[in-house]
Amino acid sequence: MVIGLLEILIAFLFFLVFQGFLHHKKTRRHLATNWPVLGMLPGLLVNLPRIYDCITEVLEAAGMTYHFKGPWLSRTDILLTADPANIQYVLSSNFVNYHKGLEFQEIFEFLGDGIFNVDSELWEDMRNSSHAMFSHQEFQKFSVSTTLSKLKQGLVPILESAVEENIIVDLQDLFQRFLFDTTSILMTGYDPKCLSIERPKVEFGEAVDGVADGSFYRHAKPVFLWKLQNWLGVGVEKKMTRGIVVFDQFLEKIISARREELKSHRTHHDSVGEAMDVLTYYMTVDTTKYKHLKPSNDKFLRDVILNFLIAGRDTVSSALTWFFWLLSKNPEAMTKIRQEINNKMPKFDPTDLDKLVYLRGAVCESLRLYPPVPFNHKSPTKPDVLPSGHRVDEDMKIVISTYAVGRMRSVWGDDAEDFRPERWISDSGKSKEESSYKFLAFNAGPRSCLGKKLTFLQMKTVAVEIIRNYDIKVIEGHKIQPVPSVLLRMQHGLKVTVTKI
Ligand code: HEM
Repeated sequence: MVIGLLEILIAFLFFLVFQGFLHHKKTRRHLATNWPVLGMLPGLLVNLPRIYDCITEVLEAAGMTYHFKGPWLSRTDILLTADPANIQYVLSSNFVNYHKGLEFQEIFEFLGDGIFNVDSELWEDMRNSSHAMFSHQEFQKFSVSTTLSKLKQGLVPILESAVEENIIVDLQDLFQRFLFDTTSILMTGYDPKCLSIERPKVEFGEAVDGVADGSFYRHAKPVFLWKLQNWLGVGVEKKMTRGIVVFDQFLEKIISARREELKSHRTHHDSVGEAMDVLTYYMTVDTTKYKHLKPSNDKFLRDVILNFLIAGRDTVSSALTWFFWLLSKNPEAMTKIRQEINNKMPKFDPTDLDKLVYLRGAVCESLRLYPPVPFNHKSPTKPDVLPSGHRVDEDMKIVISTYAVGRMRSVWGDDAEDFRPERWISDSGKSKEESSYKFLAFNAGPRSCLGKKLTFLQMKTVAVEIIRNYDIKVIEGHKIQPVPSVLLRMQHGLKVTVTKI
């Protein structure tokens, strides 16, 4: 009887809240309205299809920092910010106080103890060891040769067949396959060969989408709720569990095969000449130098490699997809890039890529407007006050909206929403840098991205090949919508037709 009355009371409360809610006029206000019991959750749910823009509008109106209140007692309060002063403070000046923290590690449990998920000494060892690996000349040569051969032997034949057969292709899908193959070769020495005319089902890709979406929802759901859903195996939590199984199976096979090879001294290193993949590097890493790394532990290797696979596959493919969509909407920029390529790089030579100043501007502009990692999550270890005056404590999540930072008029000027590669070119025609606290796509401070150089190499190489040879047209009426997730991908892909120039 008591439970029955309680249910009626709760139902009535929900009814009142939603009645009031439905009569609220401005979308921006919906997110900002703090309802009894439910906090700002209803606004978040209603605005999910346009969550990135909605957060941008709220932050612009609120002076770039906003306290999002979750349902009562749910511990889902979030301090949202897009203020470069706060960002510099959290990511750099007071870095020691802002960890990933235990909550982050729970939300992103699939990453295990990989570089994205750990703090302190383990992170330092991972950071220093992977920095040494990525900046090694041999690894850089290996990156160029792998990217070029996948481009010529994988991507180009598919584009050619799309031209010949006059069929629609999904560029997002092609870029994901391209980046999965290349990243897997660089990280593990194994080529999954999913970039082929047959386009086989890619379980790994589906698994990444599932865990990325699940992690997004875990930020806003009360912990007990997502844990219950996970235990019951329902909804997006089912995909979280499934994703972990797929990652484990994929990497287990690769790791054990490589161990066998190393045992019999037939290392990948020997078989591809000077090339050296990241897995081999970590299996033989110097533990006197990096005391917290465990090369003989398969779980350790699984975590390291999985983090790098996701870092390389899903970011660059997302960046390329948004880049080509933006160019399809800005044909004059496309023409300028084509002219620049024809004038400055009549024959492809990776050492000439730096000459393509306008192309670099277009890539930066696309990463500013559509950063593949749209949010960054931090937890304070001690209470603190941010430069904007907002107080934070240990129970709070700080979420930096990288998507919003790139669109703040107070940061980028009144044309912040426009795609303008010229923004990145100085008066003397040279490439212009911007502060990493406002151009945040690659993160900033001690945890800034280690793959930035590789990203520009891959994006510019693919862009040159495609723009020089093909005309890409997005099919009429194709709906472009970003998925609410921790990785920015298009809900319906990017369907295009391809013609030869
Ligand atoms: C468009 C391409 C890319 C973007 C937008 C991007 C963005 C980011 C961001 C936002 C972070 C910070 C993540 C966090 O702290 O939670 C990060 C870190 C990192 N990125 Fe990238 N990334 C890209 C490509 C790559 C590539 C190709 C690699 C190499 C395979 C890579 C390797 C890393 C690593 C190792 C870190 C961890 C740094 C640390 O925690 O110390 N990234 N990246």
